[in-house]
Amino acid sequence: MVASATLGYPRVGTGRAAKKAIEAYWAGKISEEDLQTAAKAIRQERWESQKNAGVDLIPSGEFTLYDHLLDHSFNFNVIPERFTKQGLSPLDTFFAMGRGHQDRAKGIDVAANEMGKFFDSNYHIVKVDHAPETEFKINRNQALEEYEEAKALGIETRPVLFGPITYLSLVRKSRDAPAEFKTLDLIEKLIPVYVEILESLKKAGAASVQLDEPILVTDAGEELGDLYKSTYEKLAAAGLPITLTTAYGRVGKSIEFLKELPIAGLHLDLNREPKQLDAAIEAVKDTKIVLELGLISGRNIWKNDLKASQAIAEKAIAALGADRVVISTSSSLLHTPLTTKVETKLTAEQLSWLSFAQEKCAEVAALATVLSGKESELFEQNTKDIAARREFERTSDSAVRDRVAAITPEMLSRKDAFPVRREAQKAHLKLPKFPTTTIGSFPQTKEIRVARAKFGKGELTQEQYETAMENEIKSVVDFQEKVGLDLLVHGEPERNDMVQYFGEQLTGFIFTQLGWVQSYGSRYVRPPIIVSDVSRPTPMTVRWSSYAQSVSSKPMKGMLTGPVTILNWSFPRADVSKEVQSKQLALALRDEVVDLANADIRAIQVDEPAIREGLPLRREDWDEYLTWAVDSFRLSTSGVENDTQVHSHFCYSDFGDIFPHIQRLDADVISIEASKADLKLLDVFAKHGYSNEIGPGVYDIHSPRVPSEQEIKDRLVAFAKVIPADLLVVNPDCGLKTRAWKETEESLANLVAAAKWARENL
Ligand code: MET
Ligand SMILES: [Zn+2]
Repeated sequence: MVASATLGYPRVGTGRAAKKAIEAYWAGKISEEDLQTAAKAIRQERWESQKNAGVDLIPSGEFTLYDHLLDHSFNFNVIPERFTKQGLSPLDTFFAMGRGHQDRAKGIDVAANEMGKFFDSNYHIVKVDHAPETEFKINRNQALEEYEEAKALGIETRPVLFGPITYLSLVRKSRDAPAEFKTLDLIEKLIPVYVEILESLKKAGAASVQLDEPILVTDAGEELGDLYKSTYEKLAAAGLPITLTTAYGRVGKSIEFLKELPIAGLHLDLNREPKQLDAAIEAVKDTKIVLELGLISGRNIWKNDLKASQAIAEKAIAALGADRVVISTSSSLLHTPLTTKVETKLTAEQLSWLSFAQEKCAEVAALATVLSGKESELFEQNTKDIAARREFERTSDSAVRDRVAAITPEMLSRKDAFPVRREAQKAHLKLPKFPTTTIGSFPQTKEIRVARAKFGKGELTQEQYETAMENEIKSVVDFQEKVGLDLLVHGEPERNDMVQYFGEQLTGFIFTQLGWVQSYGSRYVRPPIIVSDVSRPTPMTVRWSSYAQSVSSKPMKGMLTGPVTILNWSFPRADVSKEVQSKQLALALRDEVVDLANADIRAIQVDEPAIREGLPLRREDWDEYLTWAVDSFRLSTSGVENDTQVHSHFCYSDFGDIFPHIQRLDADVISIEASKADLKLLDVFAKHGYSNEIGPGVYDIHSPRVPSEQEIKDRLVAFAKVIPADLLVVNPDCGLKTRAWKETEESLANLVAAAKWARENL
């Protein structure tokens, strides 16, 4: 018999129950007990829906109230002193580690840990500091708790933890730690904690444990053979069979040491990297290792071609036997929405293409059923649906395809080099030294959301809606003038989301109503789905930017989302390369940039926060990606005259390793997140230099904490040491839409004051 498995499941809960409960707790509207009760109900629902779908190996312990890497640090008692000394409850300490905590009445003001992207996804992990003196002990045995919780409900699960090597590879090295210290040096101290947890699980009756080691799909993973061997020997001594999982890429040469580990199962991502199967079969053939085939994508939302997957699985079965093959998802399903069943606005045809987490569980089970020699209705229907989708894919927009084919090298470059453009822009924009600006969005108040929702439902006329938005834009512009900012923005009130907003106005996209995917903590996004060729029927933002400019004499910055970010934050189609999809988007945006400039908007920001996250995990794959990604940005921004100042914005990632490519974008001004990463970027600037204007974020907008004027001055002083003062721009590290007005006003007033001081003193 062939078994089925899932590696992890969305945390969101039906009706976004998790988000709602967590935020209600933060707002003081429900108690900790209420929150825990809600969380328990969500965990039950998750297990039951996987069980009902027919999944054999159901994960437990990967649910979290914020982030599961943060859970590990907290559970292992790695809690920096700045959190423990605040007198907060354990739960509040945990949340403070994820999102900071400021309570002026109690004199508490503690910044969050650094956040980082999880592999090449838009999910963010919280990276707690580790130093040579870090000690581990079990603060909370979450794996055991949740295993037993499921068991009490009559559901046998497979507990999940990050493997210790991936855990230590993902957490942060403390800034104060000696240069030669590596977080992996802590492995010997960490192993006993893992052994203790595995022993407790075995004692509680668990049949096996899933240890996630996705670090094995990176180049660094290939260097870790000895460490894996010694570590897993010790873990295996706990006596609980271990399934080691990888995801998001290929294990490459590491298969040579993986086959020698004392593990019961090995999981590979065969959706992303189908070619690694042959080598894996060959490697494990003479061992007892069960191969877990990650065939059903945990990253996209397309129905799996079950017939094709069947053929692949049969290869493995022929070599290893049915008992040594498990059908699985390629990664945790946390990157997919919960279910297509709640979507009422998609057509039957569109729905027939799609499969979200619940449906993927059914696919995993159906494939395992068929491979076990039994009938599956779902499998039959799948064959028909896949054939229909292939039919649809043959319909393309030839005008769009022709335009992509006709892209010339000249279309990828501005008229003149930066120094020449700069003079033209200075004459036009007349900005002071240390110009102040923001990244685009301003607080999205309840009124704005209500107005947008009402308009969506037809409860506001076009005119009423436009008036509501204009009023908001006017008040945001007035505020910026009052607080003294130099380069203004319209505030993006009309945007539900920086990608969805554009997708809705382009051809080739479809949208779910409830397809929420976790981005970080309680923040969920609804990625649009690209289903066919992309083009721009009419201007998308000109109307709002023009209005904003009409109510101010200060220059206005237009605001667009870049082609690579739209692509990376959407679910791309699977039948056309990402490069082609990105170029189609770039051409659409190029028209928008030109239209904005023609409407006299002479500063235009094209945000590319997701450019880093799309970077392949293997260095040998970088060039191909970076070439089309950089070209796409340049294609979208190079249609304008010298006097239009092109901005771009980067956040959420460590940009150190691709900084030279950011330079190649040739934006006149970039803003880049630098506040959270402890100014790590300074070293990068110092090393690579940057020839155009740059605004490293002076404070962290992901936390409600208000930065003091002094703090911002200190940052500017630090930046001015590595970047020529006349290239420095002063801005927060990202958009302000998640913030409330109160802290926004205070923070920006401090920012403007610090910039004024810098003009005099730096
Ligand atoms: C995640 S980057 C966000 C950029 C966007 N312009 C904003 O301010 O919201
Ligand atoms: Zn940002």
